[in-house]
Parts: sequence; C-alpha cells; structure tokens
Amino acid sequence: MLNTVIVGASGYTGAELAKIVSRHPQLTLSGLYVSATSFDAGKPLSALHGQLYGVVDLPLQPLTDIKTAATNIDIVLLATAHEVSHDIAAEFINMGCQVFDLSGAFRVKADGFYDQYYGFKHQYDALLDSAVYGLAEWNHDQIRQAQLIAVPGCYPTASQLALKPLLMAGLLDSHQWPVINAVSGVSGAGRKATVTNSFCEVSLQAYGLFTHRHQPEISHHLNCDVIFTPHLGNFKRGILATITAKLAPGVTAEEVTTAMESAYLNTADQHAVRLLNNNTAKLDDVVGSCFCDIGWQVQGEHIILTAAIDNLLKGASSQAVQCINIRNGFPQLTALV
Ligand SMILES: NC(=O)C1=CN([C@@H]2O[C@H](COP(=O)(O)OP(=O)(O)OC[C@H]3O[C@@H](n4cnc5c(N)ncnc54)[C@H](OP(=O)(O)O)[C@@H]3O)[C@@H](O)[C@H]2O)C=CC1
Ligand SMILES: CC(=O)N[C@@H](CCC(=O)OP(=O)(O)O)C(=O)O
Repeated sequence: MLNTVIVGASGYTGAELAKIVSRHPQLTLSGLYVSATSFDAGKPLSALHGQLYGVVDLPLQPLTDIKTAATNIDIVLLATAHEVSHDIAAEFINMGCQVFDLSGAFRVKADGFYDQYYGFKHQYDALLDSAVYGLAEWNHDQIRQAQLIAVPGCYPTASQLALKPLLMAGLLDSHQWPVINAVSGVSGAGRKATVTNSFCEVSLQAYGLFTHRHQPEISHHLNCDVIFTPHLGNFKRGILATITAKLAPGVTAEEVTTAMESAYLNTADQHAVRLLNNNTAKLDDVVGSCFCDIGWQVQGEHIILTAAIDNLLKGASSQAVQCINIRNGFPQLTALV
C-alpha cells in the first residue's frame, strides 16, 4: 500500500481526490491538509463535503511543517493554487515523495510564460524541466518515470484529447488555427467565494478573450497555434468544448476515423477516452465520471469536434489518479470506474 496525502483537501478537487483515494485498493489515505492558518483546520473533511459522511471523516490538518507531513509518505497530491504548489512541491520531492500537482505551476516550460500568464517568476527551473505533463492517454511512458507530474488543466485536457490524434496524423491544415469554444461549470473556479462566481452574478458568457492561460498551455503541448475562448456556464460541473478546424487538402472522413480509432481503440491498457464518432458529446454523460467523450463530423474540408469532461475529474482529480496508476504500474482506471 502506498501512503498518500492530499494538500488542499477541503477544495473541490481535493474532496474528489479524497473520495477516489479512499476507495483505491493500493493507496492508503494518510493525511488531509489545508493551509497553516485555515479556518477549516481541525474539522473532518465530511463536515465540509456532506457526500463524504461515513466515507472520509479524517480531519483537515494545518500544513505547518512539510517535513513532518512528508515523513513515510509515498504520494503527495497538490490540489492547491498555482503559487502554493510552486512554493511547496520541491520540499516534498526532496523528501522522496512522488508529487502529482493539479495546479498550473509545472505545466509549461517556456521563457516568460509564468511571468506573463500566472503573474509570478518561476523559481524552480530544474524542477520545471523535470516535470512530466500528465496527459494520461498520451504521455504514458514519461509518466512512468517521473517524480513530479503536472496534471493538465481542465480546458486543455478536453481540447488536446480531441485534437491530438488529428495533429499527430498530419490531418489538419497547418495554415488555419483550430478554434476551440469551451463552456465550464462554475466549480472550475474553485470553492472560494467571489462575486463573479456567486449565484446571481453567473450568466453564460465568454471570458479571457485571447488572454486565458490555457491557450498557451494547449498550443505549447499540441505544438500548434489555436484560438481558445472559455465560457462560464450557469451550472456546477462539466466542460463542453466545441472545436472547429480545417482539414489538410484531400483528407477524408475515413482517415479522420482511422486516426481517432488508432489513438483510442484497442490500446493495451483501458483508458478514459470514449469515441462517439458522429454523435455529439454531452455533459450528462460524463459528469461524475472519469471519461472524456469525443464526437466529430466532417463536411468537405472542415471538421467539428465535441469533447466533454467533468472538470473536477478528468479535468483534474481522476486524471491525477490515472497518472498515479500509470506511474505505479496499476491498471490505469483503478478506483475510477
Ligand atoms: N476546479 C477545477 O475544475 C480545476 C482546478 N484545477 C487546479 O487545481 C487546484 C485546486 O483547485 P480547486 O480544488 O478548484 O481549489 P479550491 O479553491 O476549491 O481549493 C483550494 C484548497 O487549497 C487550500 N489551501 C490554500 N492555501 C493553502 C496553502 N498555503 N497550503 C495548503 N493548502 C492551501 C484551501 O484551503 P484553505 O484556504 O482553507 O487553506 C483549499 O483546500 C488549483 O491549482 C486549480 O487551478 C485544475 C483543473 C480543474
Ligand atoms: C470556470 C473557471 O473559472 N475555470 C478556471 C479554470 C480551472 C482550471 O482548470 O484551473 P487550472 O488553471 O489549474 O487548469 C479558469 O478559467 O481560470
């Protein structure tokens, strides 16, 4: 059994992690942490997240000393803000833990990226270089070797899983950027109250036009420019990405299907992508599950893809556990289905 702790356990992704880890046959949930000054320190996690009553009643502990928190721990899940993960990951790594970071702190190695999109100067170049991007279906071999895994963002997970098979097979017109329009539920913004996310303020709308940090994350890892426009929807969970792209000259619908199927059908290990072919993906089919559903249709030289995930699961917590499973040689969907 691998001793596992969750930092940021009282948040939305942290609570999902606690639920998954507690039912994982190879992991022991050994500690739940919040900030040193947290108002919630000392409370059982289930007092904050009622679904966990009788399931995870462990108390939330203040993270006052990382050395103590990391002693005899094999796996650390950081469900913390980018700046917090940036500051604390190294100490857990130095204590010999495998670290799975749900934040954006170690996802992109590019000059000036963190200054421009995250508003802080990255202080851990070597760690950033060593981090492996945890897009589970695609980075299996690197994840198996890594000590620090940067779990992809929610919008980037849906977007990349849909576009990557086409790009890898050279089926897209390189002169036209794919256009990604994606709608997220409000849990994507985390549990902390803000005016923008309060019930009476939320109304379906686009945000972050040309400036959202997930645009460069997607472009960087796909090695392809994209237009990405996120939208906030007035629902709790889920992301639906609708992606329009131009096919390379002469590419047929059959070639598209072959590329999708060779990426995601008949793979050695069960994974979390489900192909819908001509059907469109929808939120109800994936919310509460670890799956990313992908549908597509071709007309002439254009393709429209739809991809749906639960932002808190395939977009964060279940993908993190998928990475733990890959890293430790367990079947990929252990504790997830
Ligand atoms: N929500 C989503 O859909 C997704 C989120 N992510 C990323 O995952 C991370 C967590 O997101 P989410 O669960 O939504 O966030 P929440 O805001 O819901 O939770 C944040 C958690 O971190 C704790 N925390 C804050 N400061 C510290 C600290 N210094 N040390 C230890 N714990 C701390 C908070 O508790 P307290 O303040 O009481 O200490 C809380 O438990 C973020 O980086 C986010 O960007 C990634 C993909 C999807
Ligand atoms: C609805 C909403 O606000 N969503 C968040 C994305 C959440 C997420 O995925 O965070 P990461 O940056 O860690 O990937 C946003 O747009 O900032």
